[in-house]
Amino acid sequence: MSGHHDHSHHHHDDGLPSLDEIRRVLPELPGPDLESATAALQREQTLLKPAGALGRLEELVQWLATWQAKAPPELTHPRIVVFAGAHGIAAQGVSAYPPAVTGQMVQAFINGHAAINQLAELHDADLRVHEMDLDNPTQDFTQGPAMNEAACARAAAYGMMAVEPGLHLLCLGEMGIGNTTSAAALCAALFGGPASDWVGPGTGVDAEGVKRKIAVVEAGLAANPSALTDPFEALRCLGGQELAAIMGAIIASRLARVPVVLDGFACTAAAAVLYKADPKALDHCIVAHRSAEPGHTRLLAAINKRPLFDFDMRLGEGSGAALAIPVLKSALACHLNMATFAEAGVAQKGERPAGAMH
Ligand SMILES: Cc1cc2ncn([C@H]3O[C@H](COP(=O)(O)O)[C@@H](O)[C@H]3O)c2cc1C
Ligand SMILES: O=C(O)c1cccnc1
Repeated sequence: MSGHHDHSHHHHDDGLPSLDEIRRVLPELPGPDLESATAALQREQTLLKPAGALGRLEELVQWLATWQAKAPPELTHPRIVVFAGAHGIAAQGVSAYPPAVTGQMVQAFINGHAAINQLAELHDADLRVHEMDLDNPTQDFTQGPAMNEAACARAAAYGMMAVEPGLHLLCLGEMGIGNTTSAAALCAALFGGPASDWVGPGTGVDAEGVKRKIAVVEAGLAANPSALTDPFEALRCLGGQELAAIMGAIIASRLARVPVVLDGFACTAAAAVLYKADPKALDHCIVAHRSAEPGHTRLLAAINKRPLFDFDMRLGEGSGAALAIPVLKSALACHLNMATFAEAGVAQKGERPAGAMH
């Protein structure tokens, strides 16, 4: 699974939704399919195990059924999408790695060399890498908005196009040197608190680097006062193309009935834009893991999500999200293939032992 790859050509296209149109679609997003949820729950309750004994695996099957609107749910067509974007602030020395690594990693994804390639192949997921105009990074947000309205809307629309009905699951990831600084600024704008609450080492900057990142986030907030007025404005001013694309992909997934798995700090920060606009907008999303990036814990609390696991990973590129695939497949295999108590001829809870005295 070496990664399909294409370029987003940034010509103007009037058919693309504007940020205002994205704002307006949120209240109209489809809700949970309770009929499928109930059907999956009813089967779960007949299966050969003490009630609730598969814990969160049971919850995950309910979640798949609810948001696929299908009982039983399916998981033979999972997709992993990695969006890559270039950040103006990467020139400020906020990453342990040079900005050129973003494009070099896109090439590595195409060549099958990255961690996400191994996970996609192992778990039979369709991996797609979408490079977003790396020759034209966003503006340095310490000087003003990272993107204009059209560029941000275009990136969001591009993300929406990465999703199609019939997918059973979408795992989201990102690549963009400097994007933990962008994500931290986005979180500070969305949820408040000092920059130091949201900034961490990212790819591994030292204490001086963390200080530099904090100063960049503070300067970004000062240079973009409108970012505090509206979540989409925060995304436009402080985000990046890959983060806007993730947001778009999450909306399109809801419309296409595709459950979504979010990856680490940067990916969750992009999703948090939608949460801030409408707390129900992420109900079809789970967060795979708790990233080692310290701001992720605070961010998960802010959007009220409990990750599936905590493996001290801090990679991005969808690697944490991809690890949720075998967990979800395990949950579904039990749900689909276990016998019921009746089929297995096993006595139910509280059933009187055969031949017991009255
Ligand atoms: C080789 C390599 C592979 C990666 N895969 C994901 N990231 C991760 O690191 C970047 C964010 O960290 P920062 O804000 O410190 O630049 C993103 O591109 C993210 O996906 C990588 C980074 C590197 C160096
Ligand atoms: O959690 C993440 O998404 C993350 C952490 C460090 C570097 N890049 C991404």
